[in-house]
Amino acid sequence: MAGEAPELSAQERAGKAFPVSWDQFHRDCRALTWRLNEVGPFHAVIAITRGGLVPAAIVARELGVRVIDTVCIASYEHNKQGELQVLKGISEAAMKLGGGTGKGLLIVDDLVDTGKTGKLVREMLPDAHFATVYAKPMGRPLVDTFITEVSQDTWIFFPWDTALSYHPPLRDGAA
Ligand SMILES: O=P(O)(O)OC[C@H]1O[C@H](OP(=O)(O)OP(=O)(O)O)[C@H](O)[C@@H]1O
Ligand SMILES: O=c1[nH]c(=O)c2nc[nH]c2[nH]1
Ligand SMILES: [Mg+2]
Repeated sequence: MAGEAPELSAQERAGKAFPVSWDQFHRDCRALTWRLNEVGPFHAVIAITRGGLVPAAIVARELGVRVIDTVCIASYEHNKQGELQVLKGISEAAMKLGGGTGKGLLIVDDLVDTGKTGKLVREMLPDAHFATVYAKPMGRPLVDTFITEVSQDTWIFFPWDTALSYHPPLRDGAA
């Protein structure tokens, strides 16, 4: 509508970009596993989909954990956060392994931003260990183990969301 400022997406509000390659992501997941190896053993890994699926696979492989479950939560549509929707809860079998409270379970996600997603899963499994690869300051207090902190005004670009493309030279105004 004329005169109305367009609503900025979380990515536009973020301003800074932090692109992550597959190689970098794999290294960061391995570094995360080094830390988690000191905390475990874990009965099962719970991946927060979809972003948690890739780090969960790498972490579970490194830790030798073969039981993997998912909790399926959607909140961002591309880069705008809406209401959290739990599309699939934690399975009965995984709940049982964690004694009903998540003890001995490892929750994995790619990142915490505002912390809304992490908070919801923590409520489901209060005694589980929560690990993410990246953390922004608002969500950081919710996470037990992470590898890299980026500022709240940074948008992380994951390799599964991006593709190689032309980038103009700095002197032509590229960031
Ligand atoms: O700390 P928050 O502000 O809640 O944001 C973090 C969550 O947002 C992203 O998931 P998204 O909802 O985009 O779904 P996806 O994992 O399927 O991409 C990301 O993978 C985290 O799960
Ligand atoms: O790809 C993403 N990058 C981010 O920085 C982010 N924050 C919430 N959800 C996100 N998704
Ligand atoms: Mg996610």
